[in-house]
Amino acid sequence: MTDTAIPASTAPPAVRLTGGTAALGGRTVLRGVDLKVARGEVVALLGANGSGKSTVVRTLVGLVPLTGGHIELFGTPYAKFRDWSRVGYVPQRTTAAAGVPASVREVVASGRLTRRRMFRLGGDDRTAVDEALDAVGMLDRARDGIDALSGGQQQRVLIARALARRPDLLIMDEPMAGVDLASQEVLAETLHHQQEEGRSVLLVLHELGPLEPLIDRAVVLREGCVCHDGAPPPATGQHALPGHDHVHPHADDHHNARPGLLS
Ligand SMILES: Nc1ncnc2c1ncn2[C@@H]1O[C@H](COP(=O)(O)OP(=O)(O)OP(=O)(O)O)[C@@H](O)[C@H]1O
Repeated sequence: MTDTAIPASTAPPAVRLTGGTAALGGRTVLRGVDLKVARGEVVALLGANGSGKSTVVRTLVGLVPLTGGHIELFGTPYAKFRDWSRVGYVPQRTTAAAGVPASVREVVASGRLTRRRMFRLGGDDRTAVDEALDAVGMLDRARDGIDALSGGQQQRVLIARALARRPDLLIMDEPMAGVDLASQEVLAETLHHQQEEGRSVLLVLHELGPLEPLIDRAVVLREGCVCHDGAPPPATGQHALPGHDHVHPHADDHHNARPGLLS
């Protein structure tokens, strides 16, 4: 029996990070982080610039190795976890993908590819891609080149790429940064839908903002340590927390950004 058949209330959490430590460029950036995302739970990871939020999610998807502690995904120790089709990841936007000559559909379809099955997509894959494009309001742009889209639309395409896997766990790194209001609404709807379907979501956010009603729990990092794990902070978001010094480097991204599409 796969654990998808176990009732959500008794199933092991989608994510359990225990005592996670990590270093970048020779500097310790995570100092014993505990993080759990239960089945069907929407968890926000908050904290000031440089507190380690991105590093936490990057350890979960294998982009940064842990130097200590351990990770379980869906109850399976990380080293044994193979079921990556259950995990959708939307990376933080970067400017790295300038000139990627891909159509919207190709980018979203890449979310269906696995190491075992490269470049051979079947009918179910095409349906999943169409559903994901529809969910983010981009079905009518499927044939367009990625370069022709605004920053917010490109972000929607990245979200669709993750949704095309029909993931049980969706991890998004600052999906609201520098996107237009329409795209923010699409994102809120997407989250709501994931929640209704009983899927788990881990979101890195500057602040809760309009997503606040959808957040079940907030984990706040400070200098690589968890300083709060519980109810989402009040409406003023993490800006109200002691020690907050977040600046918003992405605020102008929608004017000139080229997201890191395939990073
Ligand atoms: N490639 C790297 N090499 C060395 N240090 C790095 C690297 N990437 C990040 N860091 C450092 O690691 C720390 C944690 O960075 P991280 O990106 O996880 O923080 P964050 O909370 O996501 O910040 P932001 O809100 O600015 O995205 C920071 O001090 C950052 O400067």
